[in-house]
This record gives sequence, C-alpha cells and structure tokens, in this order.
Amino acid sequence: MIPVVKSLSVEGAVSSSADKFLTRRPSQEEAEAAVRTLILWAGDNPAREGLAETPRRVAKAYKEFYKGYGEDPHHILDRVFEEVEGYGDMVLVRDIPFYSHCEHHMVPFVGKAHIGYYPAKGVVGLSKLARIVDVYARRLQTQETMTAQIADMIEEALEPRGVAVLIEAEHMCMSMRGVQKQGSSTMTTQYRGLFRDDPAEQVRFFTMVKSPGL
Ligand SMILES: Nc1nc2c(ncn2[C@@H]2O[C@H](COP(=O)(O)OP(=O)(O)OP(=O)(O)O)[C@@H](O)[C@H]2O)c(=O)[nH]1
Ligand SMILES: [Zn+2]
Repeated sequence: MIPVVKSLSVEGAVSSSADKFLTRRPSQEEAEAAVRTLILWAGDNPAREGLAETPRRVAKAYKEFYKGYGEDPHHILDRVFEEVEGYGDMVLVRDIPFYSHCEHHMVPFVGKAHIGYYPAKGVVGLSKLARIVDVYARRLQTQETMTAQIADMIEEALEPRGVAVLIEAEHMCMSMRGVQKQGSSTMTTQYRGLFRDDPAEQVRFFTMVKSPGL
C-alpha cells in the first residue's frame, strides 16, 4: 500500500498529515509573491502590464492543477450498487484522459488511464472511476505512484476479485526540456487479485484496452 500523500486542503485547512511540514497555509499574497520571484528568475519584469495580473492567475490555476489534495477518494467510491443481476464479468473504463504534473519538475504529463475490475460486492458509478483518476492526477507524484494509488484505492473500496490499471502518458519534462524526446510515451501497469495471479487475465485486459473503439 502506497502511503497517503501529505496534503493540505484547497480550502485552507491544513490536514493532519501535513502537520509535519506545514503549520500554516501560505496566504494568497505569499503565493503571488513567489510567482513574481519566478518571473524575475525567468528574466522578465513582473510589473509590466502583461504580467501584472499573472501571479493572481497562476495562483488560481494552481488551485485547479492541485485540487486533488483537497479531495477524499474514499468519499468518491463510497456508493456501491449491489443490484446488478449477478454481473461479475470485467468492467473496463478505458481512455480516461488526464492532466498531471510530475513531482520532479512540476511540468505536465498528459495521457490516458484504463481501469478494469471484476466486481465482487457490487459496482461503482462509471464516472467515479474517472474521478479517482483526477484526484491523484491533480497532485504531485510520479506516473508509477499514481498507477499504484488508483489500484490500491479501488481494491480497498470495492474489494473486487481483481483490479487492473494501465496508464500511458507523455511527459513534457522529457519532450520540452532535458533530453527533448518528443512523442515517447510511458506505460505503467498495476495488477491486483486475479489479474496479478493469472497472466491470461492481463492479456484479456490489454486486448480489451487496445481493441477498436466505438
Ligand atoms: N520514474 C519516473 N520518472 C519520472 C517521472 N516524471 C519524470 N521523471 C524523471 O525524473 C528524473 C529526474 O532526474 P534528475 O536527474 O533528478 O533530474 P534532471 O537533471 O532534470 O533530469 P533530466 O530530465 O534527465 O534532465 C528524470 O529522468 C525524469 O525523466 C515519472 O513519472 N516516473
Ligand atoms: Zn518531470
């Protein structure tokens, strides 16, 4: 089980897990001042007309980029539908788009997540799987961590017979800077339960993910 990410809520309350590194959430003014410092660092004048409002906009954008710290994935998955006429085959939601930021450079990585599970005690609303992806995507982490966190959360909340998560993404830190390899993609997988135990189930999952769409 991946440890819970240290977090602070978007609303301003500092969560208990954040206590170790933060006693007070920075104010809006402090966040804007930090953006002004970075503009100076980049080599521009934060006082010029075009940049004057930028620190406010950046702080606002950060609330959106990192709103996952203020969301509880347990709450999203707390509603299970049990009346499914005994449906027990794989449920697969594929091609869930996401935008995230790598924890190393705070630069976007963008891609798609695919989630499959074999229900045991019931199913969840399909949109909730996409919401789970967003909770973790809108935090700072690696793609591997995000993949494992999604699988862990679904396993914990639904206790399914198996969970499979596949994420494919392009990392801007590899394309727009650094090694500058545009178009390379990274695939990460996590298999739990019968997906982990039976390679044929992994093949079935992958075949369904990559089969022609609608
Ligand atoms: N495993 C993993 N690595 C990542 C992820 N996102 C970014 N990275 C890598 O994190 C590494 C950080 O390496 P460092 O050598 O500390 O940083 P750097 O000097 O900026 O590295 P370069 O990107 O090679 O210029 C780089 O190799 C990135 O490609 C991710 O989600 N998972
Ligand atoms: Zn990066």
